[in-house]
Amino acid sequence: TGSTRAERLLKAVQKNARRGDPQSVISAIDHYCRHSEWAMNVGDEKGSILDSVLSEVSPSCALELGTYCGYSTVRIARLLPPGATFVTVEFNPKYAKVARQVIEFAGLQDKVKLIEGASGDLIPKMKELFGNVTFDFVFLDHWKDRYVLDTKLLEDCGLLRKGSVLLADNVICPGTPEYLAYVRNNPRYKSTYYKSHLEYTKVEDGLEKSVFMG
Ligand SMILES: O=C(NCCCCc1cc2ccncc2s1)c1cc(-c2ccc(F)cc2)cc(O)c1O
Ligand SMILES: [Mg+2]
Repeated sequence: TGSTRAERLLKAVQKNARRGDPQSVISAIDHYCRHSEWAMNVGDEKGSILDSVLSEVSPSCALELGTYCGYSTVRIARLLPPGATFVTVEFNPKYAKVARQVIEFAGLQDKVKLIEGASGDLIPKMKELFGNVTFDFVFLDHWKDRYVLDTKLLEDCGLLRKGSVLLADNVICPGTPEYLAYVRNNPRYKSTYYKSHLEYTKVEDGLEKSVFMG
C-alpha cells in the first residue's frame, strides 16, 4: 500500500536533514511542508513564538498533548535545560511510530518520553507514571475540542502549579472558542494572544499563552 503523509514527511527528514542536528530536522520538515505537502506541524512562524515562550519559561518539566510527527517535540526538546523531564502524548500509533523516528534522527530521544494513548486517560496517570510531577509548561496541540476538558483535568489532578504556562496552538484555525472563553474569563489564568498564521499558509491563526495563578 502507499505511504501516508506522515511517512513521506519522515522520508524527507531522512533524505534532507543531518543526524543529530535538530535544526536541520526542523528546516527539512518546514521546507517539505511548504513546498511539497502541507502537514499540521506548528510550523516555523508559530514555532518561533513557541521558542521564545519556552526560553522565557525554561521548564524543568514539560508536557505536550499531540505529538503528530514530532516537529514541535523536537522544537521543544532542543531548548530544554539538561535533566528536564519532557512528556509528549500521541493518540495515533502511526503518528507515534513516525514521531519516534523523527525524534531519534534529531538525537533527542533521551530527552523525550513519548507515551501513546488518549489525553483523557493518560493525564490522570501522570503522577503514577512520573512521580509527583507538576508541569511548568504545557503545549496543547491535540483535539481542539479537548483543550478545555484536559486543562480542567490538569488542574484537578494537581499537575499545574502557580506560574505554570499553558501554550495552545490553533486557537483561531481550526479554532478553540470554548478554550479561549475558559482561559480569558477565568481569574485563575492570565492570558495573552500571539497573532500569527496557520502553518505554511496566509490564513490567520495564533497561539494563546495562559499563566496559571494557582
Ligand atoms: O487537528 C489538529 N491537530 C490534532 C490532531 C489530533 C491528534 C491527537 C493527539 C492526541 C493526543 C492525546 N489524546 C488525543 C489526541 S488527538 C490540527 C489541525 C490543523 C488544521 C488546520 C486547517 C485545516 F484545514 C486542517 C487541519 C492544524 C493544526 O495545527 C492542528 O494541530
Ligand atoms: Mg496544531
